[in-house]
Amino acid sequence: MNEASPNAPRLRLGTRNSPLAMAQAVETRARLCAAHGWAEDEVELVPVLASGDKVLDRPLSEIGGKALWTKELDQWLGEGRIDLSVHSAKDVETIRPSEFHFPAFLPRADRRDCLVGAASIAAIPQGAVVGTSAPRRAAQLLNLRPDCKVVTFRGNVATRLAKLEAGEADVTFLAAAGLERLGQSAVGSPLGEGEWIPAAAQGVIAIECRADNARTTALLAAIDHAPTRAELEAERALLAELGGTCHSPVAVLCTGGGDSLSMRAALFSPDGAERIEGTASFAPGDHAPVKALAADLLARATPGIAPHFRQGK
Ligand SMILES: NCc1[nH]cc(CCC(=O)O)c1CC(=O)O
Repeated sequence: MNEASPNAPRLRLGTRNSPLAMAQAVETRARLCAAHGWAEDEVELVPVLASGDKVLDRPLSEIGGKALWTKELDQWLGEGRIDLSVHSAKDVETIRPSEFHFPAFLPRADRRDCLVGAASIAAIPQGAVVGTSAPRRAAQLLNLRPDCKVVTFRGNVATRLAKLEAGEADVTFLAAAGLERLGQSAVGSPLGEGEWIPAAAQGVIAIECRADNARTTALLAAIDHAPTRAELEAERALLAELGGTCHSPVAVLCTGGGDSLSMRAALFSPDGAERIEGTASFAPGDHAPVKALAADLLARATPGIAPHFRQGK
């Protein structure tokens, strides 16, 4: 086992092949090589076509959810054809196969959503058509601007910008982190905390390997960013407690990374008419207040919100 030939790379890094995924893979390779003093060719990039990249005309939540981003990579990782997978943490299901784990999260990039086509939520023209297929973005937007009309908008960052350019919508949302990684930070206006709550795990690159692979686990652990892990694990704990799926209109922002974290979460009805919010403060790893926040939100869930989250809790 693991008797690599002298020319074999030390690690085979599996990634989706979209431009954003490839940029994240390149960043991960750079961090691994810097941490271990390796030449670049010690980490081989292995692009794997994901089902989610094949179907572009329907919302992700309709065609099978987040598993469409991970299914093929999971298969390759499980079979030992790659040593690690690199994901946008936001696209990874809340519950993962127990044979895998995440030894590393990279330092969180800009977690904000950017609005493209208007300078702020208030500046969106009356009655504008907004292109998005994220239930969270649609619901939050309609909550603030019930006059807007939402149309489905999928595809990678370049595709969405092209659709906007072609007039299929007046405005759209893109994650600042994605734009930055693609060298397009000039595109769009970042939405601040007072105005807009981003998605759980937004801006975080998650690195996964087999839990039984001690060698890869140790090599990856060297590039883990503890403050990012604290925020991300709390955000994922909230989603797990809420029992949400990718259909669930939920926005959550956890900040503070170091020794004292604050979380703000909002649940919406899909049409944006109903909104409930709550906050929690806690120490890294102490998820009791996060669970209490989830329980409180579930208890307060209105009829338009409740069906999209865990029932009977
Ligand atoms: N759903 C696609 C996706 N997954 C992660 C990002 C952005 C990068 C990140 O959040 O780390 C994007 C693009 C977007 O939402 O605009």
